[in-house]
Amino acid sequence: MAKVHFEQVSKRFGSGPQAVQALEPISLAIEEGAFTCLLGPSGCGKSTLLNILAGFEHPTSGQVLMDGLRVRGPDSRRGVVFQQGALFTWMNVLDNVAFGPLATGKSAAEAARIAAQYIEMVGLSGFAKRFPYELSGGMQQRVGIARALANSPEILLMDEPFAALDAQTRELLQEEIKRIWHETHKTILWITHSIDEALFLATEVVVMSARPGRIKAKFQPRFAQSNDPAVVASAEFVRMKAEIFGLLREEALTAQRQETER
Ligand SMILES: Nc1ncnc2c1ncn2[C@@H]1O[C@H](COP(=O)(O)OP(=O)(O)OP(=O)(O)O)[C@@H](O)[C@H]1O
Repeated sequence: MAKVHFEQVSKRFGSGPQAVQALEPISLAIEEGAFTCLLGPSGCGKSTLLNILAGFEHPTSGQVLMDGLRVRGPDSRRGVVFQQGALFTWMNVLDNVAFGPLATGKSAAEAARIAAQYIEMVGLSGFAKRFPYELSGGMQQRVGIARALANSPEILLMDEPFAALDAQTRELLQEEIKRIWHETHKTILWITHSIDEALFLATEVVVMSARPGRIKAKFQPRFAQSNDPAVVASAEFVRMKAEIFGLLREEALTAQRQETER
């Protein structure tokens, strides 16, 4: 059985003439351990879909099942990493990461042990006592990932986690997240605007249409198991990239028309 089932999930924001139909009924199954990337033009409903699985938003119709049970609100089995680390600025790295385990009743010593483990996993062992303002954007995102992992979620939900980073940092962190995925076998739902990022990381790439979001195409790239950054130069990668680029361009043009007609 799939880990997650979106069953005919639609979302409308507001009512009357101002209402926005963000998602048409969408059905999507996410297998346990899959790395699923959502790609689509701006405003097509990617974050809405992720927020519905997180439990932050409720669908207008349909339902989301996790392990066969309906998602009714946020819970610790789903960890969310935001675009900006969303760290507690007044806490050092260790305390940020230990916060979740402490909140769920672990002792201070156990929470610190768990935090240290995940801080090491994201490569920040020497920075446990630093405060967020002392860290680069890339390091803050690593802390955000460690903080999410420290709650032992079964699924990681990541909404453009690397969007604010420079290109080199982003590429290094893509390799890191792939290594962490290989180590932890977590199920990951990831939003990105980068076709390269999606193809490099994902076991399944879901391309969405312009608003109201629908699933336009799905791809199963074979690069997620590889640790070699050079896969991006392979003929298969380049071919898939061109195909997805064509699909996204059509949808981006539609989205642009919607913007100007508003
Ligand atoms: N709380 C809300 N109230 C009203 N409209 C909303 C709300 N949240 C999202 N929307 C609208 O729903 C549509 C989908 O938004 P969403 O943020 O899910 O898109 P997205 O694909 O994640 O966009 P982007 O790639 O720009 O982040 C947009 O038109 C947005 O303006």
